[in-house]
Amino acid sequence: MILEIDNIELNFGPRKILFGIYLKAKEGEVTGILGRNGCGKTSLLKIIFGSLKPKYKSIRIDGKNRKDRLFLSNSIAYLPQHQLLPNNIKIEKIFSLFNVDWNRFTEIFKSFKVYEKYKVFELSSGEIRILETYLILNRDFKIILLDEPFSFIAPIYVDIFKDMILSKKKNRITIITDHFYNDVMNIANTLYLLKNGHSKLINNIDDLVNDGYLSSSSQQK
Ligand SMILES: Nc1ncnc2c1ncn2[C@@H]1O[C@H](COP(=O)(O)OP(=O)(O)OP(=O)(O)O)[C@@H](O)[C@H]1O
Repeated sequence: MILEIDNIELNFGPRKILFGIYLKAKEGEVTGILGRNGCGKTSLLKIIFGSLKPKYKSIRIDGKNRKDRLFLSNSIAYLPQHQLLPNNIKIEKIFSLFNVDWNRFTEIFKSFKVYEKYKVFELSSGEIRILETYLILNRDFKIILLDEPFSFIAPIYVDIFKDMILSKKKNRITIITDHFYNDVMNIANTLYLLKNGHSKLINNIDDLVNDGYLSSSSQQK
């Protein structure tokens, strides 16, 4: 399966946010999107998901134009930047609603065992983020959109999720954006930079410096 998106025009009032996008994401691969704050990464994911309607867009799956909102097709999952889970629901209930195995989860995230009967609001924001990311990655969707999965969690969990994304990428399209660019670059087969409303294919870290996403000092670290 191949997802392509182009011909987007997204404006908020007089502000032109996206107008020169071409993105191609393939099944079995991880597609990364980088860009400065406010360049339109979240907006682009929402347009793909179908929850944000731009003035124009063209989304194709295997060359076929998709005018419907993809989330209605039940084949796409989106981890938003902000909290996905409602606060007043029990953790055990969420796992049963998502049809995801609690025991397998706690084999990996052992410290969560005590939370089975807790409600979401009783966890820290980072712990909620871990739950949400795990739930999205462990359901059977053909397209997975991840908006900043690494930004609020400890490095050890970032590594666990990077491994999980790679181990599950075979039969799905995975699109990820995060400001932890090294982690995104580690796992991405294809990388785009969003800048001035346009997307640009990135080949190496030098491109990110030349395009003003990284300073030359961060390149040397
Ligand atoms: N609902 C909205 N109404 C008006 N402007 C908006 C709206 N949503 C986003 N914007 C503007 O669109 C621009 C792109 O926002 P978006 O959230 O897509 O950026 P981003 O690249 O994901 O940023 P960040 O890395 O900071 O999360 C921002 O400048 C923002 O102010």
